[in-house]
Amino acid sequence: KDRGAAVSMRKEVDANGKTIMRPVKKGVRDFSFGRVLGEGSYSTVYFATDRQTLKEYAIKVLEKKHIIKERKIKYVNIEKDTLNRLTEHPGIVRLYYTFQDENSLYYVLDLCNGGELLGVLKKTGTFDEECTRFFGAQILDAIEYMHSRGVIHRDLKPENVLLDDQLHVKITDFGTARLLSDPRAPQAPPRIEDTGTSSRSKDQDDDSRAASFVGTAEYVSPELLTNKNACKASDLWAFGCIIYQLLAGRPPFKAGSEYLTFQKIVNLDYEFPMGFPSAARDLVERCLVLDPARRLTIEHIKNHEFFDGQQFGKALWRTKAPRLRPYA
Ligand SMILES: C[C@@H](Nc1nc2c(c3cc(-c4cn[nH]c4)ccc13)C(=O)N=C/C2=C\CC1CC1)C(C)(C)C
Repeated sequence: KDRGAAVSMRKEVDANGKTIMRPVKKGVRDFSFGRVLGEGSYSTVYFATDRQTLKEYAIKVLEKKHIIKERKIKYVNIEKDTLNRLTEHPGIVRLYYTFQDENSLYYVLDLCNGGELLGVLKKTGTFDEECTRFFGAQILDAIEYMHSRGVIHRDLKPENVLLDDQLHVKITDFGTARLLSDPRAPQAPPRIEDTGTSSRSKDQDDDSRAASFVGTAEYVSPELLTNKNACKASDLWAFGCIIYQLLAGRPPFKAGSEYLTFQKIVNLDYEFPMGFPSAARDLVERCLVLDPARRLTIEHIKNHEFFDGQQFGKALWRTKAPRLRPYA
């Protein structure tokens, strides 16, 4: 069922003169398209206004011909299924409805006026601890919600963390997510040392992309590089990389080529810049652990000293963003 189906109702009079409400599916004509907000590999995201309600949205447009030629139909379906599964969390970009015309697919989504977190970070270079805590707590809250709905993002990075006009986080880009068939199944993380014997669970077989997909080099977890499949803890590896990057101004693993970056990751070859705050350092060190089974869990991270005094849950999403300041 396309959750994006009939959204607005139109009053009409039927054959016997009775007034009825007929569901009306919105289409391209109902929106006036503005500037391009972002370009993905298979999509373009536009600013758009609903002509009727004047509400502003982001509309992601995917060209059918291109998706078919590039054999990305599965990604498109995964993204739509994921967005339809992640419906009510302030930290996740919301999909309102979808429609299509002969050439393209259209997703009507939350507009994130603040753009990408990476862009904001580049302006100040680094964030101080208060800002890092503010953004980190929201990203963690959103990851907790995703995992509770059986979704592993697999490509978390500052480019995919968008901001709304209150500088609140909106996680996006779910085309590479992994949907666990049973969201509640406690997912046993694969142990690095016995990769040879790791049993291929049902999910892995379903998720034929498990063997092929690898995220963005700097944020890829070691288990994805060694035994090919991501688990929920893989998103917490990326979380550790993001916390490091917000305070240091660069990701922990970055080398001249993807291959050299991968080498650094599997060898846990990174160091902290001088003056990196100690609580944050301890948190990052406990997230950037090669064995996913030994990485901090979300609960542990929320209770970590770095987040002392930080509220999570509803209260978190009502707090005002701190002034953006660089780390001294
Ligand atoms: C990461 C993504 N970039 C973006 N994706 C989305 C934006 C977005 C907005 C700005 C922006 C706004 N103001 N200034 C810049 C810059 C980049 C954006 C938005 O507002 N709403 C939903 C989006 C995506 C939803 C998608 C999950 C379905 C790529 C590069 C892939 C196009």
